[in-house]
Amino acid sequence: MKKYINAIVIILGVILIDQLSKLFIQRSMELGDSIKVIEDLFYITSHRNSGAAWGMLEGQMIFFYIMTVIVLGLLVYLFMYEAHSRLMQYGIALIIGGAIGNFIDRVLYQHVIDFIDVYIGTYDFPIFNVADSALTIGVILLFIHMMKDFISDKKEQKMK
Ligand SMILES: CCC[C@@H]1OC(=O)[C@@H](C)C[C@H](C)CCCCC(=O)CCC[C@@H](CC)/C=C\C=C(/COC)CC[C@@H](O)[C@@H](O)C[C@H](O)CNC1=O
Repeated sequence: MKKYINAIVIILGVILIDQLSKLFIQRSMELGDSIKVIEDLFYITSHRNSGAAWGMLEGQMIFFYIMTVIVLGLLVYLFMYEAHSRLMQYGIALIIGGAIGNFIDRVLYQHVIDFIDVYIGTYDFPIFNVADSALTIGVILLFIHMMKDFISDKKEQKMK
C-alpha cells in the first residue's frame, strides 16, 4: 500500500510543479521572450511545441493522445505487477507524472509549453519543461534498475 502512496505523491507533485511553472511562463512572458539565468548555459525562453521531442510528428495530436494513453496504461500495469524495487516505482511514477503534464497541455492548447533552454557547448538543446525532465529522469531510473537486474542475474549465473 505504501508504494501506491509514494507513487501518487510523486505523480501529483510532478503535475503540480509542471502546470504551475507553465502557468507562470504563460502569464509573465511573451512567446519568444528569453531571460538569461546563466550566460551561455541556461535561459528561460517561452516556447511552444506541437510535436514530441525535437518537434517530431508536429501537430499529430490524435497520435499523441493515443500514444500517451497506451504509455500510461502500460506503466500502470508495470507498476502494479512488476515494480518490486523502489527505483522502478519512482521511475514509473516520474514518467506517469511527466506524461500527464504534457497530456494536459496537448488537450487544452494542442501544443506543449516549453521554457527550459540550455546550451551544451554551442549546441542549443531543444527547449523543454518540467514534465520532460520528469519523463527523462524516470526513463534513466528504469534504465539503471534494468542494468542492476542484469548485473545481479549475471552474478547469480556465475555462482551456479
Ligand atoms: C522527454 C520526452 C518527450 C515528451 O514525451 C511525451 O510527452 C510522451 C509522454 C508522449 C509522446 C507522445 C511519446 C514519446 C515519444 C518519444 C520521444 O519523444 C523520445 C524522447 C526521448 C527523450 C529521452 C527520454 C529525449 C529528450 C527530449 C527532450 C529533452 O527532455 C528533457 C526534448 C524535449 C523537447 O523537444 C520538448 O519541446 C518536447 C515537448 O515538451 C513535448 N514532450 C514530449 O513529447
